[in-house]
Amino acid sequence: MPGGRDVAAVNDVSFDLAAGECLALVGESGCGKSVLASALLGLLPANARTRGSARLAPEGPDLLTASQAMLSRTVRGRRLGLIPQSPSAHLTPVRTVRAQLEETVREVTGTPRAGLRAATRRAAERAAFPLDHLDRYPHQLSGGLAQRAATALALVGEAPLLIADEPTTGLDRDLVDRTVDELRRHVDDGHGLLVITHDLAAAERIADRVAVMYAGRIVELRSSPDFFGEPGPRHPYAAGLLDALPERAFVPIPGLPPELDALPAGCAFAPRCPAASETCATLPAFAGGLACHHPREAVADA
Ligand SMILES: Nc1ncnc2c1ncn2[C@@H]1O[C@H](COP(=O)(O)OP(=O)(O)OP(=O)(O)O)[C@@H](O)[C@H]1O
Ligand code: NI
Repeated sequence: MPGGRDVAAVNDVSFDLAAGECLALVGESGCGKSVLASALLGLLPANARTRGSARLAPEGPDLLTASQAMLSRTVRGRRLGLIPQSPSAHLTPVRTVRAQLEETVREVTGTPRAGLRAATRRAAERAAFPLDHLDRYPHQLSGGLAQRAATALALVGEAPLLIADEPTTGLDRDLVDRTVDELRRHVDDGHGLLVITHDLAAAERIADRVAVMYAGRIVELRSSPDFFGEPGPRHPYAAGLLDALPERAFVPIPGLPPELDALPAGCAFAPRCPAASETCATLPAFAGGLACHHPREAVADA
């Protein structure tokens, strides 16, 4: 942090993700979602520290301790793809979208020169990138178009695991649905997908499981049908996120998330939580998909 303060942006996070499965990571701005993604990709700033481990396969190398050389040579873009939160910063500025897509298509699929133009068009279409913009440079693209270019590139990469950090920001609802459905097809083809999003409707549409993050911790991890349907979320924060949706109760969670360098002792959500008690001054352990001293009862038990 500027001024030399230490921030624990992500804590005690643990999850697995199978091939052909999509996990959505949701939570308010600043809760640590992108920091988690950057840690997995080895893209944290040089002064950041990590503990723990992350593996793409049980016997695979630990991504958190692997060298940058190894990550850039064998992991990033090959075994672990990224649709970055700010795509314009990740596209190569001096090359057109077509040139970047063609190169990736050629490298990944080995398409011969004669077929490259058509394969590149198909790759663009998958991400709803307009063909008449293929010869533009990244700086000539709107945020939404840069997003779609980055998505096209990531889908071509065919990495077994894809991390998509807010892949639908800046897109209107139709394009959100189209992008989400294309990502879901990618999952159904056998790829793993960690999708980071503010958009709970998109999460419901795409994810098999949902992880809710609050102040750097996963507070609930549940199957999508259980989470969005019955019995619903059990953590009061997760329930609050759903209740805040316009198509649901449309009642915002009162208050604001804490600053990560000034977290309360114990449960970080307690100051905003309707169910909080003295118990919440101690940190609830994450067990059974939940970190809460006062989980909401399942509807059937109520
Ligand atoms: N390079 C950095 N140095 C110091 N602190 C950082 C750095 N990057 C992120 N942070 C802090 O880490 C916390 C988590 O940030 P992160 O970008 O992961 O949030 P997020 O959940 O992805 O939010 P958003 O939904 O807005 O993208 C924030 O409080 C942020 O200030
Ligand atoms: Ni983010």
